[in-house]
Amino acid sequence: MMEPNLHEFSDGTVLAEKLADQVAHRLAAAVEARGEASLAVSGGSTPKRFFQALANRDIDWAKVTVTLVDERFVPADHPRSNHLLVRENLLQGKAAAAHFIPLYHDRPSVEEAAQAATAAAKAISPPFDVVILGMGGDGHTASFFPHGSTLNEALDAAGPRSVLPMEADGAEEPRLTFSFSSLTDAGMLVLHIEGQSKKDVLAKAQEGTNETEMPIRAVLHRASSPVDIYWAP
Ligand SMILES: O=C(O)C(O)[C@@H](O)[C@H](O)[C@H](O)COP(=O)(O)O
Repeated sequence: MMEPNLHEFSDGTVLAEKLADQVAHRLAAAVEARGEASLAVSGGSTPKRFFQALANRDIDWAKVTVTLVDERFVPADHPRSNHLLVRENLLQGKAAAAHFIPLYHDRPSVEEAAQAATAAAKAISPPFDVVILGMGGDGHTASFFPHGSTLNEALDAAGPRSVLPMEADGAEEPRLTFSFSSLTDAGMLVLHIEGQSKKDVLAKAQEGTNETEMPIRAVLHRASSPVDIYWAP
């Protein structure tokens, strides 16, 4: 197991700027090397400042594809939509030129939406250049929730690159999530967390091994790419 690299910052604003620098650098290098780049980001409340910082970095955004690590099964105008968060905070300014691939699809069931999202994601050649994960206080990451309905399948390192449906007590609505195998071989794999309570959750996750209780352990213990943890109080 590779030890994660811990990057600590004095506050969330400094973190957002430094992380935006690193991510922009990676994306620019991928565009230089292959003519395209891919970025998968998380929703929730933590990434907002980072999105705003990244949106104005001067890279060739028209060659960048942005998608979500996970999404709530709600349309893009819903207040809990991660797409809405990304549209309002990241796909702005220079980054408005980026191509966005949503995970939400208007289908009768979350299973059918996940199939449509898996098909749409084939437009992105693997692995992702950059993946930014978050973590909940219950030890979930992406929509790998403790005791989630498809957790074993989602965390299977040998499973396909796909988007899966996920339901769990800790999630308000059904979710759509990229599988573990799609996310954890990224060129740059970041876990972005803020606040002392999340540092405590991280320490607890690092001490134990039960992934059903704390799915973030799968990332910490067996991601094939090194994990860069970005933390600020
Ligand atoms: O859609 C989501 O909710 C996520 O992508 C999720 O995995 C998130 O990263 C964590 O729940 C942390 O959320 P906060 O930043 O709000 O604490």
